[in-house]
Amino acid sequence: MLEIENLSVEVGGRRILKNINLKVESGYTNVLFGPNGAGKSALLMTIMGFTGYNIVEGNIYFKGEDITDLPLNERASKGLGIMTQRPPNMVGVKLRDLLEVTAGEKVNIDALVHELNMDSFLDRDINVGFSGGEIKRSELLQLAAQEPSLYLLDEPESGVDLVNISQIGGMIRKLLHGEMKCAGKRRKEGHSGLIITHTGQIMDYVEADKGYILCNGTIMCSGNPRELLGEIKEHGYEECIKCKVTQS
Ligand SMILES: Nc1ncnc2c1ncn2[C@@H]1O[C@H](COP(=O)(O)OP(=O)(O)OP(=O)(O)O)[C@@H](O)[C@H]1O
Repeated sequence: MLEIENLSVEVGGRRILKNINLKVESGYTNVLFGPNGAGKSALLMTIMGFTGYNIVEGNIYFKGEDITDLPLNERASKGLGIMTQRPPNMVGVKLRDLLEVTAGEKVNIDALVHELNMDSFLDRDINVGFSGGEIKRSELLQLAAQEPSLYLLDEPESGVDLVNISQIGGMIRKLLHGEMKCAGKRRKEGHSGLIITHTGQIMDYVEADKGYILCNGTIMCSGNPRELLGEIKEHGYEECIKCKVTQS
């Protein structure tokens, strides 16, 4: 589904990602761990094709096609979708309007909104006055309307309280594992995901198949996500860096 080969990226003339190799198989969900400033968001933004993330080496393949040079809108139409960490407020743009444009004819918006319990937000300006948890739910709703085949989720549990995390985790599980009841043929098939998480809480809701640890813009190791999280909790990221140095 997604294959990243030897990717190096510069932002503002500074190299922030170095020789990244990463895969997400079709129907699988992988998680990305790493300390603050490691380059996790930059990696997701680069995969999605945001401007300012300059690929200086390497390639990104999606569904077997080289998308390294494609603009964001074309990547989105091919099935890539992102939940960013800090989406902007959109004053004057109602959530309903954006959903209708995003979904087109293929998705029954009202059924979707109802299933995700977002009815009361439809006629509000996007993100304006939304709480942290509401922003996450709104972002997920927008992604659900887009029906991507690969979900790029940047810290879906950050800023979310314990009650909302179960709601948001449940939404993500439904979307990734094809458990949505309403409309959308593609949504029923189950999808792939690449999720950034600091705490690993999302793994209580979504089955994660593989984990990667990113430090200083480099993938340090990959493996069973729960084992990696256990190692991080016990030894911290410093040990990952030492371990990588020892291996090379
Ligand atoms: N537009 C930009 N201009 C300059 N530097 C940037 C820009 N975007 C990101 N960076 C830098 O790239 C590095 C990686 O940032 P990134 O947001 O990807 O980290 P992260 O791993 O997602 O961190 P966190 O866990 O804190 O969200 C940081 O040092 C950041 O300041």
